[in-house]
Amino acid sequence: MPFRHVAIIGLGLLGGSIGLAVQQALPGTQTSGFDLDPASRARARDRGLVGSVAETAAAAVAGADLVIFCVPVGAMAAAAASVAGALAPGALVSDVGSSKLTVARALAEALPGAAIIPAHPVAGTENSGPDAGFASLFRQRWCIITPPADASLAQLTALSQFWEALGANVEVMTAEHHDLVLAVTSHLPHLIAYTIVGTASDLEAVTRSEVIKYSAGGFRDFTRIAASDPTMWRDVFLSNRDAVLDMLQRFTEDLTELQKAIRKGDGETLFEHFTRTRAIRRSIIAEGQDDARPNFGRGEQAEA
Ligand SMILES: NC(=O)c1ccc[n+]([C@@H]2O[C@H](COP(=O)([O-])OP(=O)(O)OC[C@H]3O[C@@H](n4cnc5c(N)ncnc54)[C@H](O)[C@@H]3O)[C@@H](O)[C@H]2O)c1
Ligand SMILES: O=C(O)C(=O)C[C@]1(C(=O)O)C=C[C@@H](O)C=C1
Repeated sequence: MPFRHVAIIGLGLLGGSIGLAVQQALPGTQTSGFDLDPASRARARDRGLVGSVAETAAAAVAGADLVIFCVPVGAMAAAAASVAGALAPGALVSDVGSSKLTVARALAEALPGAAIIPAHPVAGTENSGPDAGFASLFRQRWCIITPPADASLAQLTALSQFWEALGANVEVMTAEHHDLVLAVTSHLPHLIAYTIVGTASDLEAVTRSEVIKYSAGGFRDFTRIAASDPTMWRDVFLSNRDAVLDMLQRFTEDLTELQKAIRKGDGETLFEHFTRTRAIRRSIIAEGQDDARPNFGRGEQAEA
């Protein structure tokens, strides 16, 4: 294993899952961690999310050769600043933030001279905090690594091997490309879910109890996504603003096309569109990309 000691800053869903996964998959690797919230530190100790929970970020990173920031993207700058001057010589700094361009800039500004290779495991649930983490979160999921142009190949390889050891499949791309792709595959779907659940509950003619009662089908899936952490998602939309607004514009245009087809009674357009999207879903399943875990996001955490 390329790293002897992994330090995790932020011990919520992502940080806790990394800590548990490292202890399970890489038992020879030392783990330490810190969370700004004292209650989360206490809970992280109770659950054994990392080998040792420190009382300061600087103490957590002392001697670590890999430091991973697992805090909301809007808190990356402050978290990185809290370890400035405390990093071991040659330590590699990474993160798990859902957007990459602004995070890469924040880390580089707070830690000048440090080796930084940002990453994003595309794996999560609607739950957050130290109780949400579980060791199998990254299994058979993508981890996108976005190295800066001058990143060391040896460190990129080491970080890829680390994520593969936790069960992830690694893909390397630029931060710009990452932010564009994730804007449409992750950020926009969350925005749509937040919108539709709000719209349904605001509808005066439909009572809140009816929304709950009849949400067994498609709407229920939206409510799961719309239960995602408000701090995390506020930060994602503010940090990936340009790509999200671009995708939202395209989405709005496509929605207007379907709206027009419905108004004009144009069944052919609707049928063709739905046939195309059904084929996309089926090809995802055929390629084995769908989440095979039956209870994913609905209680599998208990397994950790
Ligand atoms: N939740 C997901 O599905 C998911 C998936 C992939 C990546 N991510 C990214 O991972 C990161 C963490 O998300 P999460 O879901 O684990 O959130 P979380 O809320 O479960 O955990 C974040 C933790 O960071 C702590 N924190 C905040 N500021 C801090 C600071 N300055 N120093 C130390 N600790 C601090 C909080 O107290 C909290 O415990 C975010 O950047 C998010 O975009 C989330
Ligand atoms: O399954 C979920 O609950 C998720 O939303 C996970 C999800 C996603 O959109 O795929 C959410 C944010 C991340 O940055 C990565 C993964």
